[in-house]
Amino acid sequence: MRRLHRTALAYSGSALNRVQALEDELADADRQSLRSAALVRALEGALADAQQRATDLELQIRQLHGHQDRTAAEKDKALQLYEDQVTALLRERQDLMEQVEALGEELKDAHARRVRAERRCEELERQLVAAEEQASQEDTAAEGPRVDPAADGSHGVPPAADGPREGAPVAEVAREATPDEAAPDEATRGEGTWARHGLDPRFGFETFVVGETNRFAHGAARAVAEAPATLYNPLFVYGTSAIGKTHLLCAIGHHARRTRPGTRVRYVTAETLAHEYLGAGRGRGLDAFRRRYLDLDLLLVDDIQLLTGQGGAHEEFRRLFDELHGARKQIVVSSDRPPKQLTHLGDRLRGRLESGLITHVQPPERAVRVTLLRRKAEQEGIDVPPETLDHIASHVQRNVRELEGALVRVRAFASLNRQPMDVQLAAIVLRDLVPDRGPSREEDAARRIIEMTGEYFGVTAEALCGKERGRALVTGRQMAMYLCRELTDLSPSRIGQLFGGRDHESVDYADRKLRALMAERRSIYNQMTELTARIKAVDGPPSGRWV
Ligand SMILES: Nc1ncnc2c1ncn2[C@@H]1O[C@H](COP(=O)(O)OP(=O)(O)OP(=O)(O)O)[C@@H](O)[C@H]1O
Repeated sequence: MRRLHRTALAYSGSALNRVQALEDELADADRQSLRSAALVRALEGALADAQQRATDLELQIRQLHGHQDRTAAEKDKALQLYEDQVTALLRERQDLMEQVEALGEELKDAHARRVRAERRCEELERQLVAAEEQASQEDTAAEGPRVDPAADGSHGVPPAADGPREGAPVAEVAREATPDEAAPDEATRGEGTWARHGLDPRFGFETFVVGETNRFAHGAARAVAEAPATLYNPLFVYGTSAIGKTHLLCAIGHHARRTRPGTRVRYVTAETLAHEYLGAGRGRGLDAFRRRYLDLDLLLVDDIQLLTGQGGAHEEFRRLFDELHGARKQIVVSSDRPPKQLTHLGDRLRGRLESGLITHVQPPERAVRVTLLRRKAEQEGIDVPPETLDHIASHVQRNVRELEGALVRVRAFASLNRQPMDVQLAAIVLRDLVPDRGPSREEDAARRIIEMTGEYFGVTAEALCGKERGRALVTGRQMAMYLCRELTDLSPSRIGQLFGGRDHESVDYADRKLRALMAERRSIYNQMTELTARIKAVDGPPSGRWV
């Protein structure tokens, strides 16, 4: 419209109108110029932004390229490392497979050697028995006619100082001794032969090892030996097989003879006594038999449970008992069970056996068993590592004869195979000797100890047996090990196995450490006391010794 207006003015012919039109046109051009300048500025800004962004992008791209290069280099390195490791592992696996193969061969060999060794042991044992029998027959022949010792009135002759006859099974011989078998002149024959008192020369108080399970019986035996027929008469000692009853009876006899020379003593098994009685017949034979016993100051009767009632032997023994007791002579009796259970002896005899002191000997605890084994090893002149003795003592628990037999076997096996008497070897030998009784009570007790110690310290049994080494865990673990050692009969190696496959040295270390800590720190001592009381309250004795 404006342009049309200006054009109209310009053609109207007036100069004024022309000026006006030009001014308007200028103003328009000026506005146009301003708008263009603004547009230029805006475009310049946008360009600068785009350039900046392009520069940034360029930088980023360069960085990414650099990173890519580095990652690739690292990747190559890692790959190389991985390949190296795989190669090393493959090599190690190969080595191990070769070792496994070699060990398998060795094991087969060892098994074969073991079977051969066992056979050899059996053969040697057979030869030994035959040789002993032959020696015994030769001895009997050499002794000539036997003399009734009652007739020569020489009861109580002190033993000669010589040791047992070489090669003779002294214990057996002594147990079977009868007065008829006694030599006419002991002094010329030595103590090892069938002395008329029947006491085994090896069984004195000095060779008896005292522990918790036999302390009372030992004390009573000593009291009787020191003052016969004053305190406990009769003394009745009972307990299972091979736990030292015969040893105690003989020790009483030896002590009484040594401290009161002239004391007339006789050790006899109930079986022998019954045979003698039956063999005596009637008349003079019976008189001689009675004189032989009634002359005594101290009668020691072993294994009374074997007294048969044949031919009135029970009655005869009861008569002897009454006469000796009435004359204030000491009687000591042993049995595998308490008098109450000896029903076959009849109420009258049983009543007499119950009238004195009854004492129960239980199988020796581990410490005693270890001492017995150590002594046996010393006697035999063999060097056995303490942990092997410990292992044997932990596995053979109820019978001292078996215990000593186990050591003999381990020794034989080691020497036949030219191997050291270490725990591994003992384990192989004992595996066949000791019947597998399944998870033992001792192991159950140890597991309970671990659990209860864990509870006490607020950790799990798994953690206690694991590898973590936090302070509380280490203390708890060592306490649990110590308690297992203290309260069970398990060997340190077995305890170590229960604690996640640790070795016996860790257990021994824990044991030493806890002993030292308890002596140094009251708090540890108190914790141990409390924990022990809790365990005992729940569990009771695993092997009859937490008393
Ligand atoms: N506490 C001990 N100290 C020393 N030796 C012991 C002890 N206990 C047992 N023995 C030994 O063990 C072996 C067997 O003991 P002993 O013959 O006295 O057993 P027992 O109880 O009489 O058995 P059994 O009823 O089978 O005859 C013996 O050699 C004995 O010396």
